[in-house]
Amino acid sequence: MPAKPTANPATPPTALLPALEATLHGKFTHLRFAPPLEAHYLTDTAPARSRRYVLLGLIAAVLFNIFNFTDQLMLPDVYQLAWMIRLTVVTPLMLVMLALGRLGKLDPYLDAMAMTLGLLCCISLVFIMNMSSHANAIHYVKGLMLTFMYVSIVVRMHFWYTLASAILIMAAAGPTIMSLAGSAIELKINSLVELTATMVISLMANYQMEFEARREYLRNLRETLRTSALAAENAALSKIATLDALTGLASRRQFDTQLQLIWQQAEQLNRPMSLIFIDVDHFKRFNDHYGHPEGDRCLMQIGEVIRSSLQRHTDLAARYGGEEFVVLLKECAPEDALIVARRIRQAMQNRAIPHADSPTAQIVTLSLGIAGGMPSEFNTAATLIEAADDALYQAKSHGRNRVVTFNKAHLKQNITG
Ligand SMILES: Nc1nc2c(ncn2[C@@H]2O[C@H](COP(=O)(O)OP(=O)(O)OP(=O)(O)O)[C@@H](O)[C@H]2O)c(=O)[nH]1
Repeated sequence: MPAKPTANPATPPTALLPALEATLHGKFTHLRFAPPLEAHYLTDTAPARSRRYVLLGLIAAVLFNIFNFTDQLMLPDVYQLAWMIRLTVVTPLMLVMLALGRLGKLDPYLDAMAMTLGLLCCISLVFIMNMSSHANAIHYVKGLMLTFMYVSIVVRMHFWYTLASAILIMAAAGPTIMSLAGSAIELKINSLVELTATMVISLMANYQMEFEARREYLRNLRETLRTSALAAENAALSKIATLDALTGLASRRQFDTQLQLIWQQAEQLNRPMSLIFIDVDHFKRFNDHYGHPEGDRCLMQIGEVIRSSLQRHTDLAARYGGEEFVVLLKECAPEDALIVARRIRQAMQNRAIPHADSPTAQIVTLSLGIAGGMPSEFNTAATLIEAADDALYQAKSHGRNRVVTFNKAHLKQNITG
């Protein structure tokens, strides 16, 4: 089963995708990707390879020792030596390496570990053949074939390690086979050809399997990276939809959504809520006097002033449109909203942004209208908005730079400076 690729946070998807596409469309016949992709591949596949190598190593140790039962029958001259090599040298070494592999100590060297285990088995068989002068010794070449098939097709060691193993086994086994005392020359040559053919066939299978596994990995990784890039794009888009680009406050759309939610909660729990509508005084004159870009900078500062005047994390400040802002206060009675509104107006005074053309003051000032209470007092959220807007209108018409709270009677407003 191909390894499950991850979108490694150390390598951002955007950085990896071009190399990945190029590799998929090009060739990787040498079974190696470009460095960052190769590192990703090795890291992603290491845990599964480690588990597989250790499990298959244990099975190999058992299979290797089954031949203890046939050593005595096949090689009566050296069977005790064979037992000693199998039981006191090869098997303990295999178990030690597999234990280290299981503990993760050999993770960077998994293929070197698998290659060493395979070579241990093969070299021990070559040694036993070498020590025997019995005619059956030549049959131990089958042990070499089986071992090589096991590491290349079952364990699926990386191709280059498999190829290196083949060369080393041939270098050790070739001279030994040819020097076996008890076998006819045609048998020796045939055994060498059989061993070579087995290795070539196994290497071909090993190469194809690794090629397919790598291609499958790249395809899966491409899907994973595309999905995470898409998720990042969606997150950025939803940020754009929920935030006002100029001030960084919530957008009008976000305000509308939150208003409905908070209204419903307040209705269900019979809890109060409040709205503060805020409008910049004589902002047209500000723009005309200082220019539109300076007007934008002024709106950004007003956004900061409003944001820094709010103390509860449930308070939501939004840009309602143009030079109009709104604050949505959950679980807040109008008396408490009045405290917040006064704090905003005062913070704006303290910021003292010059407004040379304002008939109200020589600095930028705000008019604020509050409406709040139990939802049952307003019937709908739209009525609550109308009430806050009405209070703001009153603040404007009573001279600006002030806070007005809408009164339920709709006629009696509480007007404060
Ligand atoms: N710089 C800038 N100006 C804006 C923006 N949005 C709205 N405005 C300006 O804000 C001004 C609002 O003007 P009015 O609605 O007449 O209100 P006002 O001049 O503030 O007068 P009062 O509200 O009655 O005190 C207009 O000139 C708009 O062009 C913006 O994003 N940037």
